[in-house]
Amino acid sequence: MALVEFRGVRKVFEPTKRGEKPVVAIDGVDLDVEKGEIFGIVGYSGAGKSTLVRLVNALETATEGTIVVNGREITGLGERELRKVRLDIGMIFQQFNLFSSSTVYHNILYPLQVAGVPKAERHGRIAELLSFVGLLDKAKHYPDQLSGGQKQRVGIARALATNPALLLADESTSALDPETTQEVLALLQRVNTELGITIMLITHEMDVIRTIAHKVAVMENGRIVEQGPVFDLFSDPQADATRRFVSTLVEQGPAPRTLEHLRERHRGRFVTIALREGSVPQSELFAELVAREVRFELVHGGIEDVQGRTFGNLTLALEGDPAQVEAAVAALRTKVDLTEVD
Ligand SMILES: Nc1ncnc2c1ncn2[C@@H]1O[C@H](COP(=O)(O)OP(=O)(O)OP(=O)(O)O)[C@@H](O)[C@H]1O
Repeated sequence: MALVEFRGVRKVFEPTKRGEKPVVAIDGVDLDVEKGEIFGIVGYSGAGKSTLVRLVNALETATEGTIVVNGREITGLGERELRKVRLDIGMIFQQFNLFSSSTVYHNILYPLQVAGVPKAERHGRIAELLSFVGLLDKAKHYPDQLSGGQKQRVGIARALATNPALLLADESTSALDPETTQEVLALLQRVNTELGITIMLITHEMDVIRTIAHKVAVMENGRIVEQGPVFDLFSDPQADATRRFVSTLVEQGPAPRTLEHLRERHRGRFVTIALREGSVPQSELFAELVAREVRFELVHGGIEDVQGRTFGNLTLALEGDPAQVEAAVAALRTKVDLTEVD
């Protein structure tokens, strides 16, 4: 059974003032997050990502549908029972949410006290957690004395204090610079592989998904418009929203303005070929061109790595005898996805 399971979940926020309309934040979501995976949820602002995650730890209650977390159906549970469920869930936030008037040590102590961890065990556990996130020497510091990346590492240590089965990360790297983002993502990857903790990660950045997620769900207007293994979504996006997100990292082909500039510099017929891991070797493709004396220039595109697998889109300008160019394009079409660039 999946660690987190949503079936037909809807969340409607009723208006607080007269004249306002209800807001459908989650609109019929089915979702399975399997034990041990890093599951990314991507979407623009207002898509419903935060609400979805808040439903998992029961900070919000579903209007319709069922939610199962770690084998327990949480819809309909009382507050006492929910507290137990929440002990199995850690959470980290964009703005870290540390207690600024407490030291790093006390920030991590707090959840241990709440969970009733015996006093004798607390100190050792804090040292273990700080060592895991590489901040053993910062125990006596206050959050204000730490960098953003260090604060988030404290946030991670605190979230892991009670050995949760699931870690929820809500835009956990959005306030960090690119280098620090990579450090925090590397730490989250260790949380997943070394501690076996399942992670649900919300983001609006596709780069975060590419770097660490195994699976991804794309949200739009409260719905999941597409979900699946990260490589599949990157290499063959189906929904418009997915295509837009993927294109922030990998362009399907040159954008109109880029194309204009390319046309000024290159002559010939433009085609974009989609290269996918396991497809025909590039040399075989280029051999089709050479055999027909078609000259080609690589004018746009690149090769990407997602989950250790490669794919990319390359735009070529082809020149030569029109009949030979036509024959070469026909031959390429039998081997790869090819799009004419107009
Ligand atoms: N407590 C609430 N009361 C009323 N409406 C809410 C509440 N929380 C969220 N919403 C609405 O639900 C919709 C989804 O919001 P949510 O915060 O889940 O989106 P999001 O994808 O996380 O956006 P962001 O990336 O900006 O945080 C939005 O229209 C939002 O205004």
